[in-house]
Amino acid sequence: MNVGKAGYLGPKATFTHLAVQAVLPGEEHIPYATIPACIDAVEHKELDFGLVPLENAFEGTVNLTLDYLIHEKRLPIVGEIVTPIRQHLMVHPQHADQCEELEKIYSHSHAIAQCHKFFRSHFSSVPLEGVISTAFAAQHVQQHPERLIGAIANEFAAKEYGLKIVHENVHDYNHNTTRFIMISREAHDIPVSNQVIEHYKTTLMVTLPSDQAGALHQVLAAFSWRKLNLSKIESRPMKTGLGNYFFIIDINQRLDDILIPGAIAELESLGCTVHILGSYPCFAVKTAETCQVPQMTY
Ligand SMILES: O=C(O)C(=O)C[C@]1(C(=O)O)C=C[C@@H](O)C=C1
Repeated sequence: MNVGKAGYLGPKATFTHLAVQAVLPGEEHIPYATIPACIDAVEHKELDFGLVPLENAFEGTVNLTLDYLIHEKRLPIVGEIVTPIRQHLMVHPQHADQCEELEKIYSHSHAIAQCHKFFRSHFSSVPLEGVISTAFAAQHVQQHPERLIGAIANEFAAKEYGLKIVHENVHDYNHNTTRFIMISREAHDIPVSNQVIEHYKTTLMVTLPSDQAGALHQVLAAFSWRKLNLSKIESRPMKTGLGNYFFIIDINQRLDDILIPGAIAELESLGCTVHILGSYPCFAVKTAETCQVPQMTY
């Protein structure tokens, strides 16, 4: 089935690349240097779909993705993919036996945050530098063989950029997973045929009426008495002044004709503003390997 072009946060072999390969194999996958560039390309019709990271199990929301979708390009979420994440420390093969003397380690800030215990026990005095993605870090190490530097990235990045993994599975906890979202220009079913749909979600953005005691309690009650199961609620700054926030609410079901529209109408009658950011299928990709971290004592 031809779905057209799907963009991802690049370069080749990021976790986002692995996620797009898992759900849309055999299609054209195009790397973008940043998350906003990938989202813009969907809007400009260079792409049919864009895949971007939204949330990591340990480090929480990728704020750049959420804020850009909300404040800059309000494109609908049409799918969710959850994949296991295994982080490894890799170096240029020339330096494989000097890896304890690294001058700097590069990675995406979320990946660095997933490995803090490891850094504290093995590289406590080595500076860590955040870059645009894990694969960018790996590519940077490949391009600078003269420097004694390392990258935290996945095993496919090690292969792609000819690096040597010197410490495997350096993420601090088992069950490391990241949630990616697929965005498109219009809400529609995505042509994913090789994965089982685990469930559906509907994501709402809710702005509360200002200065009203108990407003959030009333919002939650509108979902609760309808037995609408929420899987996440998060506040993000409205960027209109200190203390102004809106709420992102994930409901664990598909947009229906009665319950969710009823809850939205109730919220609006309370003075809230509500936007539907998407109602979409969720896929859980299981890679060939499990995500087990050997039990280490730090
Ligand atoms: O840098 C990558 O490889 C990405 O795909 C981005 C990203 C993220 O933004 O969280 C995705 C998964 C991992 O949690 C680490 C980094």
